[in-house]
Amino acid sequence: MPLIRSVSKAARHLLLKPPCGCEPLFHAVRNISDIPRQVTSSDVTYHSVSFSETDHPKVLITGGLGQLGVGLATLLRKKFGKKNVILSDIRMPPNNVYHSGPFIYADILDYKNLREIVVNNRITWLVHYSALLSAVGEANVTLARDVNITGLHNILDICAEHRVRLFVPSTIGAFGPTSPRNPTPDLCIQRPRTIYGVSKVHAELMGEYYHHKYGLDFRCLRYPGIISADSQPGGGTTDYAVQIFHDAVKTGKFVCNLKADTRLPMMFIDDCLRATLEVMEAPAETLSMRTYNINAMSFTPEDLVQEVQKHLPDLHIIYDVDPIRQAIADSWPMNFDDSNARKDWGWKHEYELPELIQTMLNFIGANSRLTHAN
Ligand SMILES: NC(=O)C1=CN([C@@H]2O[C@H](COP(=O)(O)OP(=O)(O)OC[C@H]3O[C@@H](n4cnc5c(N)ncnc54)[C@H](O)[C@@H]3O)[C@@H](O)[C@H]2O)C=CC1
Ligand SMILES: CC(=O)[C@H](N)C(=O)O
Repeated sequence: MPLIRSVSKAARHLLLKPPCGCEPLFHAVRNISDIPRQVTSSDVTYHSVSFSETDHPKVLITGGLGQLGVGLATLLRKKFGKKNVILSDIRMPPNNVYHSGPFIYADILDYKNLREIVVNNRITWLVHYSALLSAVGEANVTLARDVNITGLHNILDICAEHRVRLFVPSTIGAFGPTSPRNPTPDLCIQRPRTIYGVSKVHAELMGEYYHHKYGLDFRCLRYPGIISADSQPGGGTTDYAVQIFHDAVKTGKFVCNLKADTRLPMMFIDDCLRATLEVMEAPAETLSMRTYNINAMSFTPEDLVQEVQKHLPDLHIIYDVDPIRQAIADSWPMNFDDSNARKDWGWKHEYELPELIQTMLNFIGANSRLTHAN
């Protein structure tokens, strides 16, 4: 009898052991609904943190110097304190970002360095933003595969080992031409035709697998195209919807690389970042799924131009279609069904197209007047 008991204990140990060779996650499995996991008796042996130090999550953002990371750091720092949110990337931070809070070099392909950062800073939440987006991914498939897939594996193992709550964004690009496109529900056929989309479906599935197998607290939102005023997009198919505002204000002319009637789901950055914080804070029992669509609006370049021309009537548009981006856009959802996010954790967007346009033009206009004055 004792022999059988110890064999089955060993088998259970193996079953729950993550592939990184780290300690088994009995605690994580048992405590799956805890939010966020802070101090338990097992921590005390190697962490010895005091409760007052752990009132807030300690957040690491990877790929934080892209279009979304700095804005998210600003939002999280307001809520959790400056020193509790660390931005990281492999690029040189601009002065204002460097002086706005902790920044650290972190290459997600360097497993050991990443693990050291998580341990040394006692990270409890990780927002994994590093990625190559759809258009740049197609231009460099090998690098996209490394960063988006191998890098994700490093992140998953480290988060599972150290019981870190993990957010990985997915995208409308995780769907393909055989998915229902208008609207696209959370659960349907996903056969994307880009390395970006394939890597994001992989991320969704791996995250959910680690959740079920090891108790990893994995949370994922499929973002639409994100529109921001004070940060530049990193090489995606939806980038036109940001660039048009800059060109409209600066030159009065815009060359659009998608056809006039290409409909895609879109969202203003403030809504996107708020959704990210909200899903990270949502009690585990409210999440009936671990990967949710979120949406705000859906428009074509033609719709956007008409709305911008209400403010800048002289705006001149030329359509010069990029066949690679067009093929990608034609395979993506036109409209996103995000009813599960709205039902489960109360997702609600604030910006519709008119407010988005007003906000973008105000910001870019003010910035451009300032530059001229200087
Ligand atoms: N911006 C958008 O419209 C959308 C973004 N998303 C997702 O949100 C996340 C953030 O997006 P963005 O900020 O727009 O991306 P971005 O392309 O602007 O920034 C990505 C960052 O990853 C960094 N990076 C590249 N290789 C790295 C490595 N080896 N180690 C560490 N960092 C590395 C880059 O230096 C860059 O700063 C991405 O995962 C993206 O797929 C999803 C849907 C829409
Ligand atoms: C929608 C996205 O994921 C991104 N903006 C892209 O166009 O690649």
